[in-house]
Amino acid sequence: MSRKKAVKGKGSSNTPNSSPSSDKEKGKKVPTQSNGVVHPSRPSLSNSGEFYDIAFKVMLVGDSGVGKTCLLVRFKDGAFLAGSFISTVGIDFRNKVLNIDGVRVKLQIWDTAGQERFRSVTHAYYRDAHALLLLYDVTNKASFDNIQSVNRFEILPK
Ligand SMILES: Nc1nc2c(ncn2[C@@H]2O[C@H](COP(=O)(O)OP(=O)(O)OP(=O)(O)O)[C@@H](O)[C@H]2O)c(=O)[nH]1
Repeated sequence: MSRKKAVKGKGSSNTPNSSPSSDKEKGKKVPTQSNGVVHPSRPSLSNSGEFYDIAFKVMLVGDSGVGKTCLLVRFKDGAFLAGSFISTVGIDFRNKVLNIDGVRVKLQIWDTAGQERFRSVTHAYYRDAHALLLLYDVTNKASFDNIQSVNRFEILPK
């Protein structure tokens, strides 16, 4: 069975309009704290049909082939994507709702393409993220060294 990463960037898992900004576009009032965390006064419904109380945007960042997609699929679905490696095109995301101490936390996890040619696209998504996971391959020192290219100047507004 082949993996279908080629459709990434076109909302393969959920539609992109489930991004936090889309609620504003629809005119829905979503209270936002000063740190940007979406925290509805009553539960909201995610695209997957699950209610959540609070939402965070998380980015997976790192060189191509370090395992970003595999980590996300493992976390979301509990499966490991073995076999042929098909590089991510652009960017994709998946939602997962966790129950933490009675609070339903929606993690919107963005899987970025590690290839250099997509860098300008993926960097545009960093700014309103609540967390960046910097990934590297423990068998590839260069992938660790390259993490330094994700510096605060790319994340903070200019
Ligand atoms: N041995 C081993 N292989 C892994 C692991 N994680 C991922 N792989 C393999 O590494 C290759 C690349 O994994 P991906 O998750 O597609 O890498 P990626 O970082 O998303 O790559 P891009 O989409 O190009 O940015 C695949 O062939 C995986 O099967 C791991 O923990 N151990």
